Amino acid sequence: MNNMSQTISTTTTTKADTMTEAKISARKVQVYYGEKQAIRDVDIDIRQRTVTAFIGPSGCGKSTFLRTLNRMNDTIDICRVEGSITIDGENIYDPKVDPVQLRAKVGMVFQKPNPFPKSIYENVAYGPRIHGLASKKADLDEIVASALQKAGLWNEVKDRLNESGTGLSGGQQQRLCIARAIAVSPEIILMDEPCSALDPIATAKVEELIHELRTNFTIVIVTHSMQQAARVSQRTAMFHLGLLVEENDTDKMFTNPDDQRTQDYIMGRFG
Ligand SMILES: Nc1ncnc2c1ncn2[C@@H]1O[C@H](COP(=O)(O)OP(=O)(O)OP(=O)(O)O)[C@@H](O)[C@H]1O
Repeated sequence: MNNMSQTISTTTTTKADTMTEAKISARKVQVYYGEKQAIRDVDIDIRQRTVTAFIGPSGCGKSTFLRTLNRMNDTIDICRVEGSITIDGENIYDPKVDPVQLRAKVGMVFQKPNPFPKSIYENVAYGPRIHGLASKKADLDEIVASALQKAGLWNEVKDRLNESGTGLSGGQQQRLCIARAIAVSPEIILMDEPCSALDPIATAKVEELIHELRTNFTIVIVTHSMQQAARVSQRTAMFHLGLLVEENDTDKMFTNPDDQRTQDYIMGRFG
């Protein structure tokens, strides 16, 4: 036992619990904003039905790389992605891939809860409706209820589905955004610092939810909190200056990392 294992307790999940099959494979990924290169030569296999945390100092490229996984970077004019990213073996940058369909399969939850200024029901029903997932109202009702249940919000909102989503507390809004992502039956959920705007109690609820969701979804989470990475993830990837410096089992990462830069970051020597 060294100092790190005393300060950061990891989840009890062991290596054997995680599915080792890769859901997402990235090879030689480079990302540029105009002339500036933000991601360099990233190779990573992200395991299915596993929570993978991206950590690293501010500006190291965590969010940039996360956004390559559902082509959210397409929405930034000056951004250019090179290399290969496959999901279940299919190249997501193939011109035949429709980014809207891709983003239903690879959902995203952002730092700041961003419900639509519509009712709780409509926030969740919107995606299934535009993707044609329900032919009648009863089916849509069921999808909405099921997504809210999976997001751990149903009991809190079932009697006020017609009230505005923006009237919920911050933590409830974030779980509503998670329900919205779940409602279109994604396989992967990307979370970009989903708890950074939440208080500790709301954070604990979202973390508990992440833990439950991994049974059905592949989850990738960017976090500034090493404690959070240790609590919710089974795998951790450490970025530094646009490079992926180490990807490892979370318990190993926080007790005996292979790379000196990971060790320095975890010990608070930079970032
Ligand atoms: N839209 C953008 N236009 C230009 N440069 C950008 C843009 N978004 C990010 N960058 C740059 O790319 C680099 C990586 O940024 P990114 O936000 O991915 O890092 P990060 O590790 O997620 O940082 P943080 O932890 O502070 O959110 C930084 O130098 C940043 O300034």
